[in-house]
Amino acid sequence: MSGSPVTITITGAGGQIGYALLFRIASGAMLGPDTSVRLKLLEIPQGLGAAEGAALELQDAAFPLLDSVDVTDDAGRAFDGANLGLLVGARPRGPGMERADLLEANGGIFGPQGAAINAGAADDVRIVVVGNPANTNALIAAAHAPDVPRDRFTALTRLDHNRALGQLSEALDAPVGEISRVAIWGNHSATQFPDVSHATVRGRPVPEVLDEEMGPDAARTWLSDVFIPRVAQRGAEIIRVRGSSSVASAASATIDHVRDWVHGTDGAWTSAAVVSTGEYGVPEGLICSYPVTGADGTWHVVPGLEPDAFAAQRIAASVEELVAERDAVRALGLL
Ligand SMILES: NC(=O)C1=CN([C@@H]2O[C@H](COP(=O)(O)OP(=O)(O)OC[C@H]3O[C@@H](n4cnc5c(N)ncnc54)[C@H](O)[C@@H]3O)[C@@H](O)[C@H]2O)C=CC1
Ligand SMILES: O=C([O-])CC(=O)C(=O)O
Repeated sequence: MSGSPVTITITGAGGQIGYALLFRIASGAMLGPDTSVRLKLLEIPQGLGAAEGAALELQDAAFPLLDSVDVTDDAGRAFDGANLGLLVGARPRGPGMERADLLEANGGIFGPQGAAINAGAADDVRIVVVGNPANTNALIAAAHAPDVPRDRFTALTRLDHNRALGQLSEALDAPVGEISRVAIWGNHSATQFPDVSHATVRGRPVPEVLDEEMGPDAARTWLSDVFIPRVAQRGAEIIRVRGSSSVASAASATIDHVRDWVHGTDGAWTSAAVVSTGEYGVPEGLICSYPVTGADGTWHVVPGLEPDAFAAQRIAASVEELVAERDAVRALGLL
């Protein structure tokens, strides 16, 4: 990607995550110190002032890698020539809104944005959807971009992955850098399955170390009653403690996702919601989180795992929710 500047479209750029993202992208934290960036900030009219203010501050920060910043409320203009699209802006659930209302409201955002990507983005465009419900919003955007290869549409579960690493690090008293092969399966929602069955710490299997430290029964209970719900419901915990949803950690995970997609993971596992081609029995076409590696600018689902009965049941439950969301947006005519 180095050479000419990379064009990055950020939707919802005037919002909280946008503000935490822009300065790290412009500093080179996402694409590296040799890649200059051209930022295109998409907002709705009410959000334009915040995005324009951020653009002024970006200028004031004098980042050597920042080629230009363009603020617009026109999706066609925002996605024109985009190499990367970070789709953060979404409609939050308001009082009295049912899930179907939320899906419909977001369909009205991600359908037209998918169409704008189809019409004007660069041939190598890669999209990550952050705005919730992220997996299904990505599905809607992809459905409106028939000329873009499906595997270019992803949704963010890296935050869940990083949260799982953080929890394990604390429990095992080991730095996150010494923990590998953690996986998030399914939906970016409370049904997700944070899976440590293949994880290692300092090269040793995490289940074995937990058994040793806690005893087998306590280790099993800790995984099912503490670790999994804590990771899966961490978003709600942050809202409860902070008074608003995760921002800096979400932006950081978005940076991690794009960096590893573009530059690869050198064989290391991470997690991303990618389009299923039927791996592990997930219906084809769903945007589902899997353990993945990044290589050659592509995500690769880790092959050959054999989920045990507990894992298989947890994965199936989250996939069932994804199927229900897909069916709901299909019934609304959004696919
Ligand atoms: N996948 C993940 O791990 C996470 C996802 N999220 C989700 O990220 C989204 C953004 O979160 P925040 O930045 O905190 O929210 P925010 O409300 O601070 O910002 C959202 C911004 O999007 C803009 N927006 C709304 N509709 C738009 C459209 N059609 N086009 C362009 N911009 C539009 C709004 O004007 C607002 O400025 C939310 O949906 C949140 O639930 C948050 C944390 C983690
Ligand atoms: O629930 C939210 O709005 C934020 C979110 O996705 C998370 O923190 O994982």
